[in-house]
Amino acid sequence: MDGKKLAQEIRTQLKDEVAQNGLVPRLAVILVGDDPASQVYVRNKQRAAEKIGIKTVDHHLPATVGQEALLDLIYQYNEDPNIHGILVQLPLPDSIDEAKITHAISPQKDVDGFHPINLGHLFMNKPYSLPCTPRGIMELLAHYKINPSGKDVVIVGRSNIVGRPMAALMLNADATVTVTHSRTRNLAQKTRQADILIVATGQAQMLDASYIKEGAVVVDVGVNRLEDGSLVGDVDFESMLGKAAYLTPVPGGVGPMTIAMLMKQTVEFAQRG
Ligand SMILES: NC(=O)C1=CN([C@@H]2O[C@H](COP(=O)(O)OP(=O)(O)OC[C@H]3O[C@@H](n4cnc5c(N)ncnc54)[C@H](OP(=O)(O)O)[C@@H]3O)[C@@H](O)[C@H]2O)C=CC1
Ligand SMILES: Nc1nc(=O)c2c([nH]1)NC[C@@H]1CN(c3ccc(C(=O)N[C@@H](CCC(=O)O)C(=O)O)cc3)C=[N+]21
Ligand SMILES: [Mg+2]
Repeated sequence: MDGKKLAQEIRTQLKDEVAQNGLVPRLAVILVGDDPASQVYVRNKQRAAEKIGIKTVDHHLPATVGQEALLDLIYQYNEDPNIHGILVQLPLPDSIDEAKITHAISPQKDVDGFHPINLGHLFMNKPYSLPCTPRGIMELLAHYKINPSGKDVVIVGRSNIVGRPMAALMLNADATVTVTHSRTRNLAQKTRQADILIVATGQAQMLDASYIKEGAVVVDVGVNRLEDGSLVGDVDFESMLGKAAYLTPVPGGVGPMTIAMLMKQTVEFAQRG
C-alpha cells in the first residue's frame, strides 16, 4: 500500500480546495527541544503546509522552557481567531507534563486529536477531530477497498497517539478488535488471527512472517532509525512480503498519510471558521 502516493493525491486535493474557497488556514506549530527526529517531522509538516497554502506560525523553544511559558503560548493561540489549529510536537522534555499541555489546547483547535474531549467523542463514535496516524490508516485501507467491517483486527501497541485511538476507530468501523501490548502472552497466537494487523511498538522489525496468517493485511506504523542511518518499521518487510496480501512500506507508508491527515484536519478547521 503506497501511502506516499495517496498522501500526495490528498495534498493536491487540499491545495485546490484551499484555493477555490479562498481559505487561509493557519496552524501554530510548537517544537520544544532539539530531538533530531522531531525536527525532521516538524520540517516535513511545514513544507507540506506551505505547498497547500496553509500558513504555519512556528515556535522552536529551548528544552529549558518553563511549563508556564509553554502554557501561556497555547492560551494565546486558543484566543487568537486567526489560528485554526495548534500542534505541540511530542515527546516533550521530562520537565514538562505532557498531559497538562495536551489538555490546555482548545479542543476546537486540537488538530492532533489528542485532547481528552476529542478522544471521548471518538470513543463514543461522534468524532470531532481524530488522531492523524489512525485516521491516515483508515483512509489508506479505504483507498485499497479494504473494509474493516466484521474483520478481525489486531493492534500491537496501546499508546495514546496510535494504538488506543486506532482501536476506537476500528470498533467504530464495525471490526472485532484485539489490542495487544508488552504484557500480552502468546502474541503470535493473537496476531495470527488478524485479517488486518496494525503494528505500533517502536521495536525495529519485531514481527516476521510467522506472526501472520496467509493473506493478512499488515499496516506498519513503526519508524525506527538503525545505526547505519536507514529507516525501518516494526515489521520485517522482506519476510512478510510473500505472505501478506497488503503491506505498508517504511518509509512511504503510514508516515506520509499522518502528515496528509494533519493538513486535512487543519483545512477542515479553517472551513468551520
Ligand atoms: N508513522 C507515523 O506517522 C507514526 C509513527 N510512530 C512510530 O510508531 C511506533 C510506536 O509509536 P508509539 O505508539 O508512540 O510508541 P509507544 O512507545 O508510546 O508505545 C509502544 C507500544 O508498544 C507496546 N510494545 C512495546 N514492545 C512490545 C513488545 N515487545 N510486544 C508487544 N507490545 C510491545 C507497548 O506496550 P506497553 O503499553 O505495555 O508498554 C506500547 O503500548 C514508533 O516506532 C514510532 O516512531 C508513531 C506515531 C506516528
Ligand atoms: N503532536 C504530535 N503529532 C504527531 O503526529 C506526532 C508527534 N507529535 N510526535 C512524533 C510522531 C511521529 N510522527 C510521524 C510523522 C510523519 C512521519 C513520516 O513522514 N515518515 C516518513 C519518513 C520520514 C523520515 O525520513 O524520517 C515515512 O514514513 O515515509 C513519521 C512519523 C508524528 N508524530
Ligand atoms: Mg512520551
